[in-house]
Amino acid sequence: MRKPDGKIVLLGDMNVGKTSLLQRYMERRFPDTVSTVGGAFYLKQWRSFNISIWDTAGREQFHGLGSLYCRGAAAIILTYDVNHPQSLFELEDRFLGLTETANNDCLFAIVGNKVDLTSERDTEGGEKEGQASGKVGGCVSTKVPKQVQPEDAVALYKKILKYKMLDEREMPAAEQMCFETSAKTGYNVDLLFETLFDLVVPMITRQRAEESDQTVDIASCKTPKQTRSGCCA
Ligand SMILES: Nc1nc2c(ncn2[C@@H]2O[C@H](COP(=O)(O)OP(=O)(O)OP(=O)(O)O)[C@@H](O)[C@H]2O)c(=O)[nH]1
Ligand SMILES: [Mg+2]
Repeated sequence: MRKPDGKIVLLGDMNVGKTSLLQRYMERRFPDTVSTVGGAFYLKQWRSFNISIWDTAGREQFHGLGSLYCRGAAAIILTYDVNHPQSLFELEDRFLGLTETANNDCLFAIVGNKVDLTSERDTEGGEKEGQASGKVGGCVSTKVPKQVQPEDAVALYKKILKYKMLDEREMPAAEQMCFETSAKTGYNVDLLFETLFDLVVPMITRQRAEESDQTVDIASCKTPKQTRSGCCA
């Protein structure tokens, strides 16, 4: 198996729907899930690149493994449940600290899942429909008020950039990186993953170019002429 060219990691509290989001994207279905133990990954071919997407366990007892999974990540998906404000707070309190092992230029997406529970109509059958409107700032009419507002996710995104000392002007805008999704209906799920793939691919290309710049081409290195100077000539 070819080594993955890039790595994306899903983090977030238990029960927010990380496994369901990944299965919805990779397998196009919404099966019953069991709480994840440790972690697991899928490989996705995107253009000519191989990207691994890691699902992690949200349960406290596996917390220590999180930073291991984040090692070398090009992007991290911080997932919360739009119906549980605590799951958003946990991202900052418990999960952000695990991302120290990710790449320095790692991208962050903030994803509010289970948006179908807050609306009866607008988030259904969403694999194609209404993908743009589900982004933060779009207009999704909800019957049951959402417990976490998109602005809260945007605020967290900006806070993360500050915490990571990343220049807001050089990073993708919050509006591009904060999503509301439903693994159940598929709403915005393709948009989430494919936005990240499109952002990660140029990073991989850039990284490769930098690596090849640093590679010394031994064949082209001229061996210094042997001189006959010195006492043993
Ligand atoms: N209504 C609704 N339910 C969802 C959605 N996503 C996940 N669920 C349900 O939420 C529960 C937890 O989903 P999982 O995907 O296992 O959650 P997880 O984040 O992987 O949880 P851990 O593996 O314990 O960290 C399951 O019963 C899912 O069916 C969604 O978008 N809408
Ligand atoms: Mg899981």
